[in-house]
Amino acid sequence: MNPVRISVNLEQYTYADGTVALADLHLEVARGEFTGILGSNGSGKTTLLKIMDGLIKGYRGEVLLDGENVTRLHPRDIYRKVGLVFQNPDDQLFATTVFEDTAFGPRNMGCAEPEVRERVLAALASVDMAEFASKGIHNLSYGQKKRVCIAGLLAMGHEILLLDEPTAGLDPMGEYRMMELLTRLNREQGVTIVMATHSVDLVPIFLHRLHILSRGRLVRGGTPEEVFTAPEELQQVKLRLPHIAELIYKLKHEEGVPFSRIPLTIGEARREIVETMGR
Ligand SMILES: Nc1ncnc2c1ncn2[C@@H]1O[C@H](COP(=O)(O)OP(=O)(O)OP(=O)(O)O)[C@@H](O)[C@H]1O
Repeated sequence: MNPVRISVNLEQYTYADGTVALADLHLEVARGEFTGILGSNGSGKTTLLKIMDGLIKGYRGEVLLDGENVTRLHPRDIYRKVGLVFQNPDDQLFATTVFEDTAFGPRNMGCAEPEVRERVLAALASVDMAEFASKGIHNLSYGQKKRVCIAGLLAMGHEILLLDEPTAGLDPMGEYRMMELLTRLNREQGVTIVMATHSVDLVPIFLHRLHILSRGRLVRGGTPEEVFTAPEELQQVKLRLPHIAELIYKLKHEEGVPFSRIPLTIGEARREIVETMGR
């Protein structure tokens, strides 16, 4: 079992206007895990990521990063370990060129210029943006900007990435490519990833674990197979089964087609159909 990297034990977090954003919330993320926080709008995903990143304080409870309380760590030590990618890249990027923006972190850490260059080029290559190094930020597409945001954090050597809706605003192919990129960073570079999302269709293909958040509380957690078992429960929290699972569920329950289980991905559905037809 991998050691726990992030441990969240929150009694409550309330915004200044009295909104209780999170309550009674406990979760752990292991080293090397690719985890999703799934929830409808306003369920508390962004607030939770900001708490994990040490940006929000003043909650009742504790958040541990590699066993250390986030509120007692120096911001510099938090930012060496954890990086948060905002939902809107325009909230994060500020320099004129891709190179300069990606170089900000390593320079801020005190790296000498040859090392800055090495880190920037390696980070841009990891997100397939190496050939855009000298390009102006304002000339990039939305998806490219999202990749540069991730590169900026990789250039600082972050071992944990927190991403707020990384696929929001991307076309279907862009969504898929973004998830492939994150999978690669997770598998090949060992980056621990926590992403907020409301895309139920992408989750079962890529994520190891997910936690469902509703009105600031965790209502379910586990592997995608464990979580996507009860469509009625998902509906109650304004979510649904992945499309393919929904279709198979309807065939099974409304048409009486004898599927032995509810597949979550197209590949699983194909196998299930072939097996069902063979019976
Ligand atoms: N600065 C703030 N002051 C007061 N209330 C806030 C603030 N930021 C968020 N909230 C409220 O806290 C709750 C959780 O918001 P949060 O942004 O964490 O949800 P979310 O799941 O990320 O939503 P979305 O999917 O729409 O981005 C919501 O009710 C929201 O209105």
